Amino acid sequence: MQVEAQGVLLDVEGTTSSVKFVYDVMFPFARRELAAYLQQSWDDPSCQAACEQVAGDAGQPSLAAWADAEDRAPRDLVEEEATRLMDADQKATGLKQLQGLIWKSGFESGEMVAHVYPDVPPALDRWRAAGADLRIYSSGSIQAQQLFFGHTQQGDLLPLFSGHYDTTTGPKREAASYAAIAADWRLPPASILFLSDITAELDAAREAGMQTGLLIRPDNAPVEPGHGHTEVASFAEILIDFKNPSS
Ligand SMILES: CSCCC(=O)C(=O)COP(=O)(O)O
Ligand SMILES: [Mg+2]
Repeated sequence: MQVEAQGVLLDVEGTTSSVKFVYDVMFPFARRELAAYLQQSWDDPSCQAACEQVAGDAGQPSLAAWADAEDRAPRDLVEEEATRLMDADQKATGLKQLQGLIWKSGFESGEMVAHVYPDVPPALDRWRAAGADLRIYSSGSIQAQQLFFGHTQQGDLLPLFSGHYDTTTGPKREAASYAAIAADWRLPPASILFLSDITAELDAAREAGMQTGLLIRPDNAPVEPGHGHTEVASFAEILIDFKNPSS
């Protein structure tokens, strides 16, 4: 695949990194530590903010109003709701913020070391050396993204990225989210290449005017044919000419 672009926007799970690592290591860690985290960190402003977001995602005016209406302890409500969202594999913003906070101890203690496909770091180095601006867009919270790329099997990859976006910018399957990212980036959408394993995300990015590439990784779910996105098995196949496409 050969494209002209100024920026590369990267999905994480299924694109830079194995779906199996997220589902077999990160999600079980968050599930195991949820109750203890809520008990120990309940009064932390970051925990409170994530819990308020969980309440908001559940359609509640606030955590306190939810607890009053249900006559339940707010912590029990958050634990139950977060567990329900994890069971349903929902990528809700509040759950993702909570998971990011819980993963901090796992990455910082060394219990979790993020998986990144071996073709990724050399390609990112190459693209940056050629002048590209690299950014992440994941359902994982910005804090989770920073922990993840700060603690990979290939070392600290965080300095390679100049920006991070999560679902606080908008859902990954809506064109408006990609328009908002391009506006924040101050780049024309056509000068951004978005790489993901999910065709619905790529459809939304294409609708916003971005260029797209579909990653076919060993652990990814099969894709339906007819999506119209260029398929690649490795970042090594992506050749980027960093010229402004409008110049
Ligand atoms: C970025 S670390 C956490 C991964 C995660 O929680 C997740 O939901 C991954 O979603 P993605 O949008 O990167 O496929
Ligand atoms: Mg993905």
